Amino acid sequence: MENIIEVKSLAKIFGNKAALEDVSFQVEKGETFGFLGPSGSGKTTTIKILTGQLLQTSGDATVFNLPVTSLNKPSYRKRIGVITDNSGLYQRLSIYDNLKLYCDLYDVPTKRIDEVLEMVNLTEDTKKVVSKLSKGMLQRVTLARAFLHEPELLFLDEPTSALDPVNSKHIHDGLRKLNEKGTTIFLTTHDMSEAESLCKRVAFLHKGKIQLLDEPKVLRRQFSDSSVTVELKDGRELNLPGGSKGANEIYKYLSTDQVVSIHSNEPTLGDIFVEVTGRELV
Ligand SMILES: Nc1ncnc2c1ncn2[C@@H]1O[C@H](COP(=O)(O)OP(=O)(O)OP(=O)(O)O)[C@@H](O)[C@H]1O
Repeated sequence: MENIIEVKSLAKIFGNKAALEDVSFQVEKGETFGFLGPSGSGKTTTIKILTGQLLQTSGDATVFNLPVTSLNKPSYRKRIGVITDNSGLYQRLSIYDNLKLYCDLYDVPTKRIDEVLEMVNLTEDTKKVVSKLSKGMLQRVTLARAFLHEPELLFLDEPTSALDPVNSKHIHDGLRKLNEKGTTIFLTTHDMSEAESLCKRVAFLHKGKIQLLDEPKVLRRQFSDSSVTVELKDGRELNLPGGSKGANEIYKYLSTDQVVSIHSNEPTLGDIFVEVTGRELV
């Protein structure tokens, strides 16, 4: 599998404080990669280095097999989309006119505007002026702008942090569509269910290093104690061990038609993060 991003022993020191100490990972072409960590763990710093907005103190980082320092050429800019904040929109222009400007800049046909506005649930608001938009709407316009030219690689820093569940779902559906069409997505988020539902693999960043990196389902299995919870018709909930001991007991309740539901007790990504780092994801 081809790697689109390769990061080796990346470090970034601000003054005398290390934001990143020794970070190494690869992102494969076509995957949605979740970069998770608590506030201040260095997620935005990593995106800024990978998009040529900040220089690392040491270590290597390549995107499209090129050192990140050479990504400023316009031909590479078109291959990448970046959302780190809501800046870059013209406050006095409407949503539509803002997107039209980007269409001109990226040589994208204007009919694409309708498609991206649908993806972010803004088809009714095209004439609204950007300065009058709510925080959530602004976030959606910024995302629409990043989707516009269907970049090969999209960096998203907490793309749904200001959104309600309905609009988050629109964004998630839009990201899945982009990913299916071939866009590789590098996503930071505090939202573990977002990471579980979108990401092929996730990395946990803490104390300047990657503490874990794998597919969510592999991590859940790795940290599972294999126990199951059995809910019975009389209202009891039994926590039973995995393996043959638990299976015999489950069979006993199943054969006497007492079972309402059986759930495996796999931890969530949030549980795993707390276990590994001792920190809540806030
Ligand atoms: N320009 C800067 N100058 C000095 N310190 C900085 C600078 N940018 C980031 N930092 C520090 O580097 C560390 C990592 O910051 P960063 O913004 O990358 O974290 P983050 O994981 O994105 O956090 P959040 O989830 O809150 O956005 C923090 O301690 C932050 O204060």
